[in-house]
Amino acid sequence: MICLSGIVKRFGDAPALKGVELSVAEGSVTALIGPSGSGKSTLLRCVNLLEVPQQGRVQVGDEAISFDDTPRPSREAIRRLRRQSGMVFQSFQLFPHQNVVQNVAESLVTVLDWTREEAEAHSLDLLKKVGMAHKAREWPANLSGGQQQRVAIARALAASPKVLLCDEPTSALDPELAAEVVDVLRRLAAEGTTMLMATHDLRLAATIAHQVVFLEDGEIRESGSAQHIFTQPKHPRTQAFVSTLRETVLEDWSI
Ligand SMILES: Nc1ncnc2c1ncn2[C@@H]1O[C@H](COP(=O)(O)OP(=O)(O)OP(=O)(O)O)[C@@H](O)[C@H]1O
Repeated sequence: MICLSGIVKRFGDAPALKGVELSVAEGSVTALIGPSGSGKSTLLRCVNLLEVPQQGRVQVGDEAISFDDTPRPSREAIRRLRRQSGMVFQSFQLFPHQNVVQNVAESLVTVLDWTREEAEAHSLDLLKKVGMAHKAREWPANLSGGQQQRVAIARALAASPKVLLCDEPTSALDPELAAEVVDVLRRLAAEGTTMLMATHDLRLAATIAHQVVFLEDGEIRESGSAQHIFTQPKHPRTQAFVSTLRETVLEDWSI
């Protein structure tokens, strides 16, 4: 579960998030959509505190931090909250000098003090989940983009986080490879993985998300089911955004 309230994030004087309120129920998937620069990545990064908001409260699972209070939260509190989520980026960012299973196992060994044997056994299970166990001893450079992203998903899940955060998980991939990743995400969603993802892929949002949130200029304009947002949005800005994309991406739209 994720609960964000009053999230304000500024870069210098420029506001990127202007008091965002958002809840993602346990076991559900929320897709963040919106124009480039609207704040989607920043919002994801505020959930796992890669970016620290100036104001607001972030709750993930049972851990919560308020940034409205003084003194500022301790490093330990930040570390605890950070461990509640795993993150997948647009660029897979696998460690090039480690093979696939080592990539997945790394944080378990170095951060959580698991033995390498235990960590690799657990990592192999996760690689099975994303259909990559057969490449466990392969180097990242020898994998397709879709395969690398599937390994990145396994790595993000290694420490059994409460939520999976995905920042444009398919946008660096051509459609065929993107489809492999979408399949994995769909399976994880069906198993009840709580997910918050930023995406320009409306088809992905429509097929996987229980809730679609339209973010623009650092503010949530509208949220609702995919059906609602894509077929009968109420806010004029959502209507404008969705209609442009429907023409270009969703000609054969049907949900
Ligand atoms: N590290 C940073 N330093 C300064 N400004 C930043 C930084 N990160 C993001 N911004 C600004 O914050 C705003 C929101 O950016 P963000 O990357 O969150 O948007 P986005 O919706 O994810 O865009 P895209 O769809 O293009 O990835 C933009 O104006 C961006 O320029």
